[in-house]
Amino acid sequence: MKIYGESRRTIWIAADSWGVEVIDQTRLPFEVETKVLRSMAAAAEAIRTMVVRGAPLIGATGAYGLALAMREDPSDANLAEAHATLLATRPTAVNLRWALDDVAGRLAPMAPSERMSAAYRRAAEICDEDVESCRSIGRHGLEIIRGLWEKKGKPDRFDVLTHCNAGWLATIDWGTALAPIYMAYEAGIPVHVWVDETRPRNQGASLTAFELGQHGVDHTVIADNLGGHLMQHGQVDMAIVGSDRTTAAGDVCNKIGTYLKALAAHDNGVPFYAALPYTTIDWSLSDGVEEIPIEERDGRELSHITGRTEDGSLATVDILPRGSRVANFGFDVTPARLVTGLITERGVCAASREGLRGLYPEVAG
Ligand SMILES: CSC[C@@H](O)[C@@H](O)C(=O)COP(=O)(O)O
Repeated sequence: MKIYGESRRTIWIAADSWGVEVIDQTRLPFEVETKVLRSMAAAAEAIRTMVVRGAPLIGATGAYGLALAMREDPSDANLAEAHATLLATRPTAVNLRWALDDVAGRLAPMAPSERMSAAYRRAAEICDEDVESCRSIGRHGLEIIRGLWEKKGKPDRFDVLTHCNAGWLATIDWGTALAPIYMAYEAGIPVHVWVDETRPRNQGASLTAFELGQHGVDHTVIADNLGGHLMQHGQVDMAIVGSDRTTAAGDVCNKIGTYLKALAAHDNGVPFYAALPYTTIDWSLSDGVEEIPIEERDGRELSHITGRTEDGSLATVDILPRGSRVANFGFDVTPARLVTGLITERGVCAASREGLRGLYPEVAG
């Protein structure tokens, strides 16, 4: 997608032909800066500190992290160590484990001398495959938006609520939850997006608003707590969110606060969809609430806030009374019963074991 009119991806090979360049998402929306990762440790740090974030992009960065590790030392021992280090960076999004297992599984039987180039090749393929998955999610999601808009009599405004950032910045291109929105916009459907700010890190206010604005999609940033009120007053036609891990039974784990939006949507009869590629499905899990590890992050994300001051410089300020404790869980689980459907690269299905089995008969148990 575009930044200031220029088509960009979130991750690519740098001008030196081996470093891995990424958009530094900790600087958005204030500055568009990139960072070149030149070691496995730098890739791990970029994931941990959320220079890159969003489930598919974390996976892609992990894959490139293994390529950088193989450049440093292609031994079996280093492959295992790099896999473990990268995997430990963020626990909830399963795309990271998927990508690391995929790359490491291919490298393991190879001679060490072949591993580096094979890892770079596979990491690039993972990126390209993700772009195609997201494009496909967009096409399937577009048909849902079109159907709901037409059913409503093609009003001048169709309101979609989204939480966090599941746009192109969270993937390689297009995004998951936002791909249908971009396609609806391109198809001439007058889509308007309610963008949850998504405290504490404000991925909605900082990233979703930024990328929708860059693409020209009409949107309004709202406080996280406004969604229920808007739904009660008929101002949300549908909600679409992304997912960091979806169980084989259709439970959806996504950014903290998603569950409350799903409850409000359920209470108000608002269709609530999750959009995700197959790399986000954890076939080994059935009960998301009990089984998905929920990342707990530094309390500073909650106690401090960064923004632009009047003179244009960036400042980070403390917003809590001294001594107050904070709890900062990054994700929550929306049970399948609250999810209207899953939008995947293979089509749309019910959020259930049967639904997923219909789309993925070869992997679903
Ligand atoms: C297509 S991305 C889906 C999710 O990764 C997204 O909704 C989300 O929760 C991102 O969380 P983040 O903590 O910013 O990595």
